[in-house]
Amino acid sequence: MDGVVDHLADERNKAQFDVEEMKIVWAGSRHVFELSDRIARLVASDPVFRKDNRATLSRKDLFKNTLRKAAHAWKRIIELRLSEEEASKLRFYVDEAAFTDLHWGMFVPAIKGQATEEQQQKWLPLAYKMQIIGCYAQTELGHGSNVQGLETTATFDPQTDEFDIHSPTLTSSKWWPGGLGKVSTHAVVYARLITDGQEHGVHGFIVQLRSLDDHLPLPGITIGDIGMKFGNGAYNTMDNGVTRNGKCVRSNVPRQLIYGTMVFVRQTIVSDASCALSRAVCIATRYSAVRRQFGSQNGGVETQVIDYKTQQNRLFPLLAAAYAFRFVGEWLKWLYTDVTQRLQANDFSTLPEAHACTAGLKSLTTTFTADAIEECRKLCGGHGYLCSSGLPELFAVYVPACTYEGDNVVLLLQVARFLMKTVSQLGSEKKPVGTTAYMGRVEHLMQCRCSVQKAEDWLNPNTILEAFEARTARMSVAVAQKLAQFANPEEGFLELSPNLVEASVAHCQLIVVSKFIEKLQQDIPGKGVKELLGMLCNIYALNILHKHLGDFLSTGSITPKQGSLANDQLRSLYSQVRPNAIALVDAFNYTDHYLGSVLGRYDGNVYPKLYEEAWKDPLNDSVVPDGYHEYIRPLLKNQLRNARL
Ligand SMILES: CCCCCCCCCC/C=C\CCCCCCCCCC(=O)SCCNC(=O)CCNC(=O)[C@H](O)C(C)(C)COP(=O)(O)OP(=O)(O)OC[C@H]1O[C@@H](n2cnc3c(N)ncnc32)[C@H](O)[C@@H]1OP(=O)(O)O
Ligand SMILES: Cc1cc2nc3c(=O)[nH]c(=O)nc-3n(C[C@H](O)[C@H](O)[C@H](O)COP(=O)(O)OP(=O)(O)OC[C@H]3O[C@@H](n4cnc5c(N)ncnc54)[C@H](O)[C@@H]3O)c2cc1C
Repeated sequence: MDGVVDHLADERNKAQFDVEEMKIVWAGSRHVFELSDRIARLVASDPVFRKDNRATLSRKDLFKNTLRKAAHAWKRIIELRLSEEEASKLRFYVDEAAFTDLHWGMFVPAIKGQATEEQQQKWLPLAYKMQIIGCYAQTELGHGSNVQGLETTATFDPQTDEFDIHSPTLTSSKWWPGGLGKVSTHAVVYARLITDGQEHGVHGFIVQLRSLDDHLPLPGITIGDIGMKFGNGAYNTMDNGVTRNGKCVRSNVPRQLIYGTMVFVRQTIVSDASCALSRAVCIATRYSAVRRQFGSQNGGVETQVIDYKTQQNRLFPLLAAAYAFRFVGEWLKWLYTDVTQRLQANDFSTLPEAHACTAGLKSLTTTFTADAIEECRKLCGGHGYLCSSGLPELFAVYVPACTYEGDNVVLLLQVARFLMKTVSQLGSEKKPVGTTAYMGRVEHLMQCRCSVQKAEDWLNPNTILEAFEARTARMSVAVAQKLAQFANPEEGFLELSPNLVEASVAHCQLIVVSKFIEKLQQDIPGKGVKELLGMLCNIYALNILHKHLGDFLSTGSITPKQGSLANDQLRSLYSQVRPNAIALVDAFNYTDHYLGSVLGRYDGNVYPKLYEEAWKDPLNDSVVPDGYHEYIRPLLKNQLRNARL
């Protein structure tokens, strides 16, 4: 900020906590903070990684530019001998969806998780050096959610010792895989295994798609891009493919491990939600402090829009959720590491919980984040609709997260199956553990009464936790009782699916709240840091309570009076967070390059920069627009003639 006026300096001076320490908490450790900071600056200072022109590039130019960036990123990774952690941060700050995401994020993990030792030795060295580029080809035109419904077959031919991979119908064409359309040379293709005329379910097969010499598809393979997607620029940097194909090499692993790649990716998507959410919140918070409307007294300055209680009521719960998702993401990473170690020792016991947690939290955090980005756009008024605000593109890139890697409703129904199984086993030998341990106290939770008598009582974490546990336990038991009335359980499950989804959401919200509370029990250094996090935790929980008041009241977990007191407490928390709002988003430590937003600039110098940006639009290359002589001038002349008549 040397020599630059900081329009947000007054806001920064108001902070009541140590921002530098909060940056460490947000990053996860001092090591990660320093590494991220270094790589973010490296990316921001490299002209190849410029991204402010994405909205105006044609699809072909956009795609070619992405190829250029990916190649340049790889070159820098090799030249600078970056570690895996550094390379992954570099990808994060480059901030452009590309085929490399699927290569590193799904193809490599699928081979690591599902291939035999021999196959790993063959394929991984090639993939690590990017001598082959891979994608994850599961979804077909006709089936995505229903993996067991995939039609592509892999028939073993003992004569040639080969598998014949066949897409017999239009609907069995692989459709959507990222990177497949134009780049990938190889794919992990999911197909129904057939040997000796017998079917053995869906398995993954490594298939070569394109020649490594001239990039042409191999014989028998038809391949291309599926077409433009939502939003200009946005996810259109990615080629999503369609293919119908040929022959391959096999793998043969237990079904649970085939699912392992999805568990891994869903876990990364939860961490990613806190990044996208914090980015939108950073933009909306800084702009809300810069923007003034109404309230001028005696010719004085107008009110900063961030001081309106309605603005705080919409914005601060999103800020709180960004921190909440950060911490639940950290915990989920730990859970995933733990389950992976167990699987390696052939212990499958914690896989159902890991599946339920990754599926449920992927659903909860992505739905919330997509809605929140749109809310942040509205919080920025008209300027939020400009591409230069960074919010339209962020929304367009982010929103498919609600669908890919499992449709969010389909995933909540998986959580519901897990919850119903847990309820059905209550009272048996099998005690609920981990995230369902609270069900072990179901008798107490079914009849306990919330003790809140005044607004401040809602600041007690045990009070919050018990209200959330009672709500979830009561909703789960109620729907389980209804299910028991159906002669056919599967029919009952379909009929009651809306209630089941609501119980799953309640369970997932409870997980997020409880992990935030657990985080606060750790030693957190830095003046005021823990206090501010405590406020955010309370805002996150009480805002959910307010938004889902119907659940809490109808289950009798709290009274209407207690609901109203929670709201009073929320308002008071907003006032306490207000002076810290800018510092809380500064703690994300985002560079202006990464934010990609005129409204979210660190220095708050919004208006001159908005004006400058507007002049950069290609429409402003000429004063008189192309088309004037063909379309405007004749129109005006006609009007002139009409006017004379
Ligand atoms: C430049 C260089 C840079 C270098 C560094 C770069 C680093 C970059 C890193 C990038 C990192 C990450 C980026 C990642 C990119 C993300 C982009 C995302 C792209 C999106 C990809 C996709 O979308 S792939 C396709 C995904 N598809 C789905 O998710 C399909 C959804 N459907 C399902 O998952 C399932 O079919 C189902 C869950 C719906 C189950 O259906 P069903 O009811 O039919 O059940 P089943 O019979 O199948 O299941 C029976 C039992 O199995 C249990 N089950 C189900 N799923 C799982 C699971 N995943 N894990 C464990 N167990 C599972 C189920 O519960 C049943 O159990 P029981 O009840 O006990 O029998
Ligand atoms: C940007 C993007 C990238 C992708 N990348 C890849 C990739 O790299 N590789 C890959 O293999 N795939 C990829 N996909 C595909 C993606 O995984 C699927 O689209 C996703 O799993 C959803 O499946 P679907 O499209 O079949 O939705 P559908 O299942 O057809 O969903 C349609 C509607 O039906 C509802 N529905 C479906 N089943 C049920 C049910 N049992 N109960 C109640 N409601 C139900 C859903 O909630 C939804 O509202 C990608 C998709 C997108 C958008």
